Amino acid sequence: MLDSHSRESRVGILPPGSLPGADPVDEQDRFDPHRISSRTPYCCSCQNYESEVTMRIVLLGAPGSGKGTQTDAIIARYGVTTVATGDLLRAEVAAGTELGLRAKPHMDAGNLVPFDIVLGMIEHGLQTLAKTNPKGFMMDGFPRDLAQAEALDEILDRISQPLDLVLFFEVDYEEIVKRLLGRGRADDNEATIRNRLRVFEEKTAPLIEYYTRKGLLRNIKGTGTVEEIGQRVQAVLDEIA
Ligand SMILES: Nc1ncnc2c1ncn2[C@@H]1O[C@H](COP(=O)(O)OP(=O)(O)O)[C@@H](O)[C@H]1O
Repeated sequence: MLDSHSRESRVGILPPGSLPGADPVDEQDRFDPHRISSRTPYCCSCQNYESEVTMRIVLLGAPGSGKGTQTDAIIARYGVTTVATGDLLRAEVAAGTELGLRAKPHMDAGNLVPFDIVLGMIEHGLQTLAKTNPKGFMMDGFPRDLAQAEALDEILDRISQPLDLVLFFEVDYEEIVKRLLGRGRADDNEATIRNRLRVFEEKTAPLIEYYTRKGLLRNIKGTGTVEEIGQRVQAVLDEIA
């Protein structure tokens, strides 16, 4: 859909550098309509799209539980746009923006970055997502605590786009530590990993109960091959596609 519009007609959704005092961004970067990324645009002339989108989901799970790995397959099959707060934050850090500088120490320590940073980053994006991609959206890495979950509900209520499902990827912690140590990202050292798991347990795990109470939670067994897990994801998502 977006491809039919000229690049000039698009307005960025809080790209790195969009906050006061941040550096300008390189406009030549590649545009991917299925990712709210460093410079995901939206187009004002898309207002006439059906406001009802097909799929609105959250991927929930500990760091390393495999959520991110499944997003490409989900995008390919269902055409949704993904919003991955970790990727957005890493883009801010890489661009050396003020926001990135604020976020980095929290990320390096494996703690959640402050609420205002994350919320500011996704809020505008979420409000325009339903108009830019009628197929829907998928949140990866957000919400991560109850305050974020309530903020998400509030935003989605406001735009009349309630969540359809929350997929919870179940993987035991020892398996996760093994996976993350093998991944080698800057924040994937053992101390940070252990802290991220503690943060998950303390702050994010209560969302399992939160979404269960709302009748939205679906468990996905997160062990096995990427393809096997993908088939489990697909079996659940085909129900709402
Ligand atoms: N919704 C969020 N709220 C606060 N901090 C976040 C959020 N999403 C990502 N982060 C920060 O980015 C880091 C990396 O997140 P992410 O890319 O989702 O990786 P992982 O799944 O391995 O935790 C987190 O440890 C945290 O510091």
